Amino acid sequence: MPGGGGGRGRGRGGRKPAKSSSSSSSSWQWVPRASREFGPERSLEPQKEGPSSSCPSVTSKKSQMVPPVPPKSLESQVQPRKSLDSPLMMAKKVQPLKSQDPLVQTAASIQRSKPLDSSSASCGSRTVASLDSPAQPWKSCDSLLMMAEQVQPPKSQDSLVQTFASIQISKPLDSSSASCGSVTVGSLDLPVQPCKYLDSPLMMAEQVQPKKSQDSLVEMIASIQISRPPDSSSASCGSGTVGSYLGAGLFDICMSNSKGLFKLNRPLHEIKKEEKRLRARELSNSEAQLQHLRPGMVLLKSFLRPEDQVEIIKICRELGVGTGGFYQPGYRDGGKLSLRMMCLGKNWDPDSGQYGGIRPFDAAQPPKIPEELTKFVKDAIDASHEFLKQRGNGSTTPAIELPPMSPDICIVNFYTTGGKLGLHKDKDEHQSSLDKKLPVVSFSLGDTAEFLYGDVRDEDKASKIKLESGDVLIFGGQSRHIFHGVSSITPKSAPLWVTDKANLRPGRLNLTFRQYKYVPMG
Ligand SMILES: O=C(O)CCC(=O)C(=O)O
Ligand SMILES: [Fe+2]
Repeated sequence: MPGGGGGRGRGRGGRKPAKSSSSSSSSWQWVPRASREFGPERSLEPQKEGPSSSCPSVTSKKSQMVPPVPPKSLESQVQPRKSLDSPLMMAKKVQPLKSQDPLVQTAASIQRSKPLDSSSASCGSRTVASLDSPAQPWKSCDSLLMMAEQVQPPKSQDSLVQTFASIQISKPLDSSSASCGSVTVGSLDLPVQPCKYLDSPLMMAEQVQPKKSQDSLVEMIASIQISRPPDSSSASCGSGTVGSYLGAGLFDICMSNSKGLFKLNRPLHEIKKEEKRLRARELSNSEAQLQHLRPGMVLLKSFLRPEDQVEIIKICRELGVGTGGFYQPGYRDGGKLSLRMMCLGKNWDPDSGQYGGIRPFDAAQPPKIPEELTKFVKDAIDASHEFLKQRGNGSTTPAIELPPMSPDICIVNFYTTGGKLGLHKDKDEHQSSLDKKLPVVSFSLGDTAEFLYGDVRDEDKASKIKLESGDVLIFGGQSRHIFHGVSSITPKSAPLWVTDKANLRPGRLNLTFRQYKYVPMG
């Protein structure tokens, strides 16, 4: 965005593209390890779920080199690649075991025999109409809201808000969780809720008014009042309307424990439709390619494996709800920013267009880039170099076309389905980094984006590409200073492993890694 490591290490081998002898095509086939792991021979047994977390952790295994792909037509080589669970399995998982009718009851009938406990996730038993379901762990009050929404689809938004307001949490805040105080949504005064368990007021607003347009949502966000000021030591719950910041409440990019009821409530024809769509997506994802878009610009299609994507989302989710996590920036260059943002390594301030050690509006220090993420970036750069080497037949030096880069800063954007980002240049990194044209490495996860790029700030003249979940885009060297932006997000285009495994909210997660300052080697 700028007009502009530390952490938890885990072994993960490098990923190299398969060889191709052709040098004439602009696209090039590489075979991800996933093609083996999720190949057609894999059984359709359901995957074992991780712990009850809604963003399950995934055990990363060593990547493997794969044998060279015979150089037929570069475009025609399709490598089978399967999602974590086949659409069929997923569809099976979401099939209701019992008639849905008894579930379509008022949220008022949801009984909670045990108060929320800050450490455990048990909600005790709950009675849903005549069904007595066993105790289910649910971590957040959001689940209650979700249930209210899900079991009462025809209800008006107003009555949903009322339903939510009537849900009482019996246990008061404990000292370790941050309080949001009372929250006023419209004319309703909602009871004090522990931030830890509640989604931010922003998310509450989204959830109780899902049909609102993005613009009116932003207006609504601005109108949400939070009575308690932010506490600098805990995750911020305050309104944070300083400068152009619209909100700094906690923002959870994942849906909390939404599985069960949310899916049970879907009609069969919708499930079948989704299954069809996902089959098509699986097929298209089987085509993993590297594309040379222009000098210094490489697109690595489906570079991030499904389990990589789940892991990245989980990492971003955790960082995003912590100190220095997601917030809603207001404006940039006078244009409204329709996204949530979080910075890693250094804070990039949309108001001043500068990087700094802390975020001006709440003094939060950005978390460092976790090592797992750095590793993915390095793998992507290595794969690009290998690709350029193969493609250039020795005539070009990959490291000159695309200078190597060691990321120490990252901007994480979450776009809701109405999100966009105007054409801009990333030009706020240190001058030495810009002079060396160290690349920007961009990860796309979730819903597909239409990405624009070009030499001038003109949408009509810009080239357009689709960035899908798992794609990595790199622009450095001669392309480092291109104008680029996101014109639209395609709703419901995210693959199943993102929506059902990682529980990412509808929308798109994007990470752009950079190296702030050039450091000469040796
Ligand atoms: O979301 C994207 O693909 C682009 C993001 C971007 O350009 C930025 O954060 O600077
Ligand atoms: Fe950018």
